[in-house]
Amino acid sequence: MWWEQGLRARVDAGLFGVFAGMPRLVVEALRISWAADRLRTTIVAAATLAAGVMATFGLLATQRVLVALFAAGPTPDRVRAALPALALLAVATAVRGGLGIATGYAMNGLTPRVNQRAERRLFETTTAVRLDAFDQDSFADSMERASRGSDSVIDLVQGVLNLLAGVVSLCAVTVAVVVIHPLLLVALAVATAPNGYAALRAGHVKFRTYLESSARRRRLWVLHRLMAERVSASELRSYGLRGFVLGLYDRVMGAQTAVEMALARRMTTTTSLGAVISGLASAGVYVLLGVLLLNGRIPLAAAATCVVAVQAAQRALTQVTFQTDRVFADGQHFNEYVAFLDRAGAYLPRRPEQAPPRPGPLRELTVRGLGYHYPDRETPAVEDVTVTIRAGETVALVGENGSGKSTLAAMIAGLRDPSTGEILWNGRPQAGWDAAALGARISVVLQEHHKWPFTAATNIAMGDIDTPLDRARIEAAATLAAAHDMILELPYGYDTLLDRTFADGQDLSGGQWQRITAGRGFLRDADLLIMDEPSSALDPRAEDTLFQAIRGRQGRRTTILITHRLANVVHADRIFVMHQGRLVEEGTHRELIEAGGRYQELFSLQAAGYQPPSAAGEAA
Ligand SMILES: Nc1ncnc2c1ncn2[C@@H]1O[C@H](COP(=O)(O)OP(=O)(O)OP(=O)(O)O)[C@@H](O)[C@H]1O
Repeated sequence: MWWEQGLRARVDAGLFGVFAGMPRLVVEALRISWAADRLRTTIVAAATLAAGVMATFGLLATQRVLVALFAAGPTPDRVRAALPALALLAVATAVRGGLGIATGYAMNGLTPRVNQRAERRLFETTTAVRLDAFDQDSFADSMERASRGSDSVIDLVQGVLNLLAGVVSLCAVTVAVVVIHPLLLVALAVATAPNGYAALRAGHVKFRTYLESSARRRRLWVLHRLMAERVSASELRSYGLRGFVLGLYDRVMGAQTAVEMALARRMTTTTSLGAVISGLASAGVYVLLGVLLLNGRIPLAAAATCVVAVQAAQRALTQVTFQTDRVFADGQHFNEYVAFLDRAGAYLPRRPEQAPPRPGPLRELTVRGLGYHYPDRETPAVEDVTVTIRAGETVALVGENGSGKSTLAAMIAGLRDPSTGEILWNGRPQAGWDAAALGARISVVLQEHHKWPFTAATNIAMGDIDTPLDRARIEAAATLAAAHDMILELPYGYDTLLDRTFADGQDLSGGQWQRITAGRGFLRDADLLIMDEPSSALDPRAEDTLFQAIRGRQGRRTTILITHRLANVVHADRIFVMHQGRLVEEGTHRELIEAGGRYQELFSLQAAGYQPPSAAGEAA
């Protein structure tokens, strides 16, 4: 899949291949941190690096203390000689402690800011990408990993700084060890390398497994929700799905557990092997130290310094490897975040170079040779549709399920870009107009409306969210959709929260939700109102009110109505019949009935359902 491009490459990338991409990621993470909070980023960076320098001072001071203490001469003299270095050691330790506190303090403030910035950027993108991005199955998997990656920004920043601090102290101990004997450094490196490599290798394997398990993790998440959320609770019980869903959970979770156990085994083997080799090599270092001491290559007086230096060097090397491993792991997660934003960028609406003009009131809407092809579908959902709709007309789109009505409406609403053909608003292609201004002239009521967990008033106000909330307008719109009285009966009227999962929240019936959604569509008295199945759940009285409101627009504003209740399209100025993505009939109700085609057939079928049984029999 398009979204998966690069995933395989990332799974297959070797350890060093992954490292090659790290500098770019580190710069990007630092940039986010810097933009989130300059002061705290500076404090964290300066304090972490300074702590590394202080650790170095501390080590050098310790060495000097030991050298002074192990020197020849009377004890009081040796202690006196060691005092300046001891003082330096005390200062370095105190300063290091202070820097640690400063880092912690700044980090506490920086972390939530960076997290918020990284996460907001993610949602700025997901709320802007075109709808077809969501048709890519791997979009959701990529998004899940990107979301995890957005939490890694701060860890990556901290890891990189700690790594740099570790490198600073490593340089100091390197000098200290080399001064004692260069061979010791080589031996130390040999002792640390296997452990470090094993840790990196294990981290790499872990991340590969993480990448490969994306779809399974998301499947589990879906099952978690199905088993624990309110929306699915009724059906789960009414169909007796408990055992079925738990069985699915066991299967998916079983597979995931098996993968994780195999991973744990591999990781334990790798790290244990590394630890054993490193342990043996460490023992070798001490043997080498002993040999050097016995051979007189290292003065006896400096023996303790030697042990301290070797241990410090080992600590520094371990810290550097640990931090490298951490940077490596966080970098890979952050890479998912960056990669997602990169790829999602291709789905962002194209910004024209020059600000396009704002459209005037609708005079004429022309659909020319319009087609739409969903990815992975063999046949197009809409094919070669050409119609012209004049301002003030009410037109109806009818046709059997899956005939392409909603897809056509989504293109006219600007929600989907046509695969072929174009849509002209007053003679100019839609893309040639200012998108926001054009959107403000169109109001859409979707077939699959979402139950927004806001108050009833906000649910309707969302139809014109950029305008300050005006209760009178909201009530007028609700009245048009037969929602006003029903809302007044709610415990808090328009201020009732429509989410049962919160205290004082309420839920509505399907038809009540549909009235609220239709009210949202009426709020703006838009030039073009597109209503996709607005009455499928309405009772006859509410349906009548709604269609009176739609008829009230006729001759004044343009309306595109999609419905299967053909009695409601009788008054439409024109009816377009769709079949398998194509426009197959067009005309008024009377013309289409007279033509005796598909519309007439569907209409008669439905009308027969309203006849009393005897009359229906006679008609047959
Ligand atoms: N997101 C999608 N991805 C792939 N195929 C889709 C998608 N949405 C719709 N389709 C397919 O496109 C075709 C047209 O669907 P559309 O929703 O436009 O039909 P419709 O006429 O509105 O149907 P209905 O009367 O059931 O609402 C159908 O075959 C449908 O399966």
